[in-house]
Amino acid sequence: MTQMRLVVVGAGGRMGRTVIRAIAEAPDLVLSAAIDTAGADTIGRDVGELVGLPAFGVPVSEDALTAFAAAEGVIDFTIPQASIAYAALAAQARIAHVIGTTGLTAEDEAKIDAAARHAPIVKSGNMSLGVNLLAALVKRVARTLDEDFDIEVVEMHHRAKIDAPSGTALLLGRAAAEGRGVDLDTQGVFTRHGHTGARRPGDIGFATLRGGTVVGEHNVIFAGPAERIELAHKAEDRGIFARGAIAAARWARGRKPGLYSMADVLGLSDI
Ligand SMILES: NC(=O)C1=CN([C@@H]2O[C@H](COP(=O)(O)OP(=O)(O)OC[C@H]3O[C@@H](n4cnc5c(N)ncnc54)[C@H](OP(=O)(O)O)[C@@H]3O)[C@@H](O)[C@H]2O)C=CC1
Ligand SMILES: O=C(O)C1=N[C@H](C(=O)O)C[C@H](O)C1
Repeated sequence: MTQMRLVVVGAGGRMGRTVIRAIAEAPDLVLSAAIDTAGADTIGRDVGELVGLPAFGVPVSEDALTAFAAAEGVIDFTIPQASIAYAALAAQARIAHVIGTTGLTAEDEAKIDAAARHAPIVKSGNMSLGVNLLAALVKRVARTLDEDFDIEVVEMHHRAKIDAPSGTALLLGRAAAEGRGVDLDTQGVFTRHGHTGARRPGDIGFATLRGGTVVGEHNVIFAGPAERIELAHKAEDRGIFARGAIAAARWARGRKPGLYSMADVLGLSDI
């Protein structure tokens, strides 16, 4: 098979740079274009220079339309507004779109669903193998334990993160809700402050910590009568997300249109 031609959008971001480095190491992939925000100071710079590697001969561009027309897939860790626009463009070009961006609203999700009618989209709040395995385990444990075990999801990320709770915390909360057979929209508790009253049975609570350079830490606690089960994941390097996104792009190459998850990519859907 020929090398897969990939576009990275959000090229100058923490994840964009990590994905570009990972593509450079993969012999079956080629970075056909790197896109950043219009007017950003990265525009026109060689991608290699941007990520601390020898020159690629690919300048960072703001022309996504031309880039998508000449590619088979796009990897996107940006902001919700950008991901929606790129989903429409990728659908138009009929190329695979891997979306790692978090903080999407229900309205944003609906636009991505619409784009997935025309091209394959893999979207996940966390692209790592470890977190997706953890989600399967959380679902399994939640299915086994009843409401005597209170579920709390605790996450910590670096100080620059702009959305809360994290996409991963929501993914894990949804897995717990699914396992228990409840609706996260009605059972999720996202803030506690002041005189809250006692915990409502069946609630799924979320707590958010931000600080320093933490790549991403998640802990799902099942707190029962006189015992506690904790399932945790600690990300030590953003390379785990980049490798997952690349695996998703390879998996989605030539696949029929639809909205897919990392559980589909990793074969974890039936656990
Ligand atoms: N699913 C997963 O596994 C993971 C998801 N994430 C998520 O990915 C997203 C990005 O994270 P991170 O890399 O840390 O954030 P950064 O802020 O470092 O990177 C985001 C990049 O997107 C760029 N951008 C914004 N708008 C556009 C646009 N219209 N076109 C092209 N580029 C654009 C920004 O440029 P500028 O600053 O110039 O506007 C910035 O360079 C977040 O939502 C985060 O939660 C992160 C890690 C793993
Ligand atoms: O913003 C980040 O950094 C991360 N975002 C994702 C999330 O919101 O869960 C994934 C990872 O934890 C890092």
